[in-house]
Amino acid sequence: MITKSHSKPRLSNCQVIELEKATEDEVLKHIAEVDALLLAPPLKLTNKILDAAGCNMKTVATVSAGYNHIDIDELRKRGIKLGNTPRVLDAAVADHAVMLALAAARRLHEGRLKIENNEWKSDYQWMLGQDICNSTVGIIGLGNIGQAIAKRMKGFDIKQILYTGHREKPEGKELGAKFVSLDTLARDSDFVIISVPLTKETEGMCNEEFFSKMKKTSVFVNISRGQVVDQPALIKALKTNSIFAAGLDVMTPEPLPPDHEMLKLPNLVLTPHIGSATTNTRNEMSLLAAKNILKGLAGEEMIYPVV
Ligand SMILES: O=C(O)C(=O)CO
Repeated sequence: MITKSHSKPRLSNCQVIELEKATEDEVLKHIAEVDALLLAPPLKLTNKILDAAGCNMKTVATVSAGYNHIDIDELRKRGIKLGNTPRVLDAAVADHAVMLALAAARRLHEGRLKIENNEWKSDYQWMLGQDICNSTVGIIGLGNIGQAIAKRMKGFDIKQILYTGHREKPEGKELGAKFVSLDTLARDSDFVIISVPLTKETEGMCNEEFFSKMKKTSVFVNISRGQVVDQPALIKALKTNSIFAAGLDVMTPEPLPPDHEMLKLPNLVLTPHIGSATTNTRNEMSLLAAKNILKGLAGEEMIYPVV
């Protein structure tokens, strides 16, 4: 939370209140009369927070590319500007997606469990995984992160990249990727990778019908938001081996309770929403969010404006 100085705002001449815990209660205790708020998911920017902030607060920056934790219509109504931090995280998140694809295809989690449980078999037909080489990779959402994933996957001598989304994109052509329907992508891909933002349209997009179309040998990866997936349907597909494996960096709920049934699935690789969590990327994101705040306070266009 930032209170503006009278001269051109710089972080050094603003008063910055840093919260120990990013909870709604903690924010409510300190938000009255601040000029700007810098937040990160999963903290939701609720109407309660906006009401408590009062009319001074006209600038918000989120340290994230996604902004589904913020009601942008409400911000528009209140005349509040919002900036986010895309692009600087594309490489880190795309790397993470590739890691999950490889880890799930090559049974990383299951292999580790076999060692721990003293179930290591010296049989050359044991623990066989899936190849990326010669595979068809389906990307749902060919935005900046989706394109970064496509570039990386092409380095694995794959057969083809398919993608789906609102519309065919020139970037798809440049990558040699083929625009297809969601159904075709589910049916024909050996790897399905989700990189769409969470919207009303994408919520629950990967449902029972979607998983039923995927091949038994296919791998499913999600680095976007958990709510894009009908999670019980994914769990069923993994339990019944109607798909081969999955790698998830995002899930519902977050944090996932340690006794959740997903943690008992050997063919599921899980990471705790750390796609962009490298030192450099998080530094870049923080810097960008701070710059968005200063631009907003100065009445200038933010570097990455959302509203
Ligand atoms: O920035 C975001 O929205 C992320 O979820 C990064 O992993």
